[in-house]
Amino acid sequence: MKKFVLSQEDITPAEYSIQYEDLLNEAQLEAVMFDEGSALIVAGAGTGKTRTLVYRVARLVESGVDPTQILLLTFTRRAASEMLRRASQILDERCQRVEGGTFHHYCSKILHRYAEKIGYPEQFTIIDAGDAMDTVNLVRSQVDIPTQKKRFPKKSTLYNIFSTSVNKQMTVRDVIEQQYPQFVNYTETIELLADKYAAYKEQNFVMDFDDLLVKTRDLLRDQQEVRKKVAAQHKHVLVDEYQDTNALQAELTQLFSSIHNNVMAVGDDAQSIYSFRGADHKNMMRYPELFEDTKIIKLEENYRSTQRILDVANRVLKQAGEKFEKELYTVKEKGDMPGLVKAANMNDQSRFLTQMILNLREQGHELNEIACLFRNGRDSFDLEVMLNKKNIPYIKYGGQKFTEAAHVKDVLAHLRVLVNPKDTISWNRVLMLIDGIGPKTAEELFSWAQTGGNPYRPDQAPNTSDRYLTQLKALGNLFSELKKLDGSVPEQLQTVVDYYAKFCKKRFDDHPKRMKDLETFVDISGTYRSLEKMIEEVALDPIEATAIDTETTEKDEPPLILSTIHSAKGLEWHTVFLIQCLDGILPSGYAIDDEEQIDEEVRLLYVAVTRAKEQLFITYPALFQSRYGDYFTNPSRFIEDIEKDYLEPWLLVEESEEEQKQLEE
Ligand SMILES: Nc1ncnc2c1ncn2[C@@H]1O[C@H](COP(=O)(O)OP(=O)(O)OP(=O)(O)O)[C@@H](O)[C@H]1O
Repeated sequence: MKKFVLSQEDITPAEYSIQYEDLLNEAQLEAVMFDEGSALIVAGAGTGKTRTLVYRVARLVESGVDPTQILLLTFTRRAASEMLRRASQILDERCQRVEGGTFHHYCSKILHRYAEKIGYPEQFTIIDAGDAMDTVNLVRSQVDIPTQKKRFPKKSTLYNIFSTSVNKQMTVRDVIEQQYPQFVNYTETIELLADKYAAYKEQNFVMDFDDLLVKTRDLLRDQQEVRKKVAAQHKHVLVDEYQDTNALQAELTQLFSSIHNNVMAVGDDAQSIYSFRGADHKNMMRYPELFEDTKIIKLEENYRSTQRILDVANRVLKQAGEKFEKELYTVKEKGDMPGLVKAANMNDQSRFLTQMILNLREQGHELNEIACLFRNGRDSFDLEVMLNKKNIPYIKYGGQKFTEAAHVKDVLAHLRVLVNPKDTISWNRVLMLIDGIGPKTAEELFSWAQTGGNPYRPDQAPNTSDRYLTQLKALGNLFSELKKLDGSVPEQLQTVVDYYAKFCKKRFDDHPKRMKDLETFVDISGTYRSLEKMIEEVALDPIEATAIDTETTEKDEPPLILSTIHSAKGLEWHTVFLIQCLDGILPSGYAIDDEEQIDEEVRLLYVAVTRAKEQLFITYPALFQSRYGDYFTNPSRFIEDIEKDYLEPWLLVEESEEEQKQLEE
């Protein structure tokens, strides 16, 4: 057969179909046109980071780079798909073929491909943080815990210690000494548990999120031929939200780009708010040391907010310690003065918000152009009651994820054991739903299955009590049914949901709502290609509760946005209300004694403020009511020092008092 080598269809800048010069400012254009090598885009809030990356993808594709040879790493899967969708809109469908996703997704893909190189089967199980904590609990139950006066750390604390040790590349002992000194007497037991947790995962072919990063790093660092193959797959590596990466991710970025050194990272050190997950904003400062001849490009012109909002943002940022110096500016008009609203109590704060929101709606603003932001999910409870009373539709981001709710985990557990019969945690969930089966019986059944018994016929196990034999038969029948349906995710899911209905009814008072959720889950599961894919996807990228709520609410009006500040990352609204802006909440009471933590709280406030385009209100109640009692509060220390010229004080006055005053006058 004859071979004809097609040469690359490179086009010159003169032939570009997109008018980049007209659509981008000078610094953005420089980043988009950056040729080869390493670049760091240090960008302030609202300066067009996302826009720049979208145009860079389009420009690379338009210049003739094969889209599959571009790797775009983002903070969430949704962010990658959104950027590629936008790039496709401005150029063409080729941009959809760019490899986009999170570090965890990409690492998982590599590990599946090279599983045998690290002694794993291709189908290993990925566990989310909740499952990881349950696994820690399981190994904890197999170890004698010395009795001491001080209680032993909880499963979540243990998991956090292990995870910090991996992400910050510290020993478990150092993490305890530096961050959990109260548990220092338990150091040896905790170290033993860390080893046992690691051994459990190896034996059962399970990986937690940290393993995905560590094992990929080890694989690429230690096996040169794999590294070369992986790095040769892409010619350009783009990393978004670099300020929220950790040292391991920095090392991975280096390995991914080790052949070509074409890497562009984009980030705003002032928006680094994920240190509790191991992110290190200093990663940005270290970038130029890690990548040779880095070109630093700064984006400072803000296109989102009015100058008055930026004045507040700049004043907030001045209070943070180590940072790349930048001062946000805009050519937009000055705009309305941001307001600082003191309410007598939480109820008045909610009244103010609902009345302002209704006014804005009256003025023609859609509700989804307005956001109420807060530090913690619970900070909006009072407001939610008032919104329900006033029939104002809203959607809340940042609460519990849909796929982390107990009923969804129960259903998923049945499918997970089908895919990986060694998944102890899921077996426990499945078996313990059954009346009369407790941890001991579950363990016996599991051991029987691991030593030759058929896990999918648990009714065949010896010595099963009559109390639950019929139920075990029903479980066995469920598995036979599921195997017959292999290939259709919605049908398999529906079969488990039907089986689960009676347990749901018994376990939860609000079972009708939960069953409705599960039905919606069945509806949206058609998008997954296989059961294995679905299980992995929901572990890596938990479905937001809001995705389900939006499916189930039939309101025709786009809802108001309620969101934690963390979940507001990357978004923007016409009007932003930042509520409960109190000392002890923002900054959190836990951060007050730690300078680095305080800095992170400043950055959180900065993220919140910079989400607003036209109007910003910061509100707080003077009296804080909780179940432990009522007490007077102080507004956040970060806003106390901002002069009145930048943040105008608002006073809330009762209508009756105002009328009285007018009468007197
Ligand atoms: N050159 C430009 N011309 C016009 N509008 C722009 C330009 N650059 C950015 N914008 C607009 O400014 C807003 C902010 O841009 P973008 O969301 O890309 O910023 P960002 O840096 O990712 O923000 P953040 O980090 O704060 O989330 C968007 O509405 C975007 O369309």
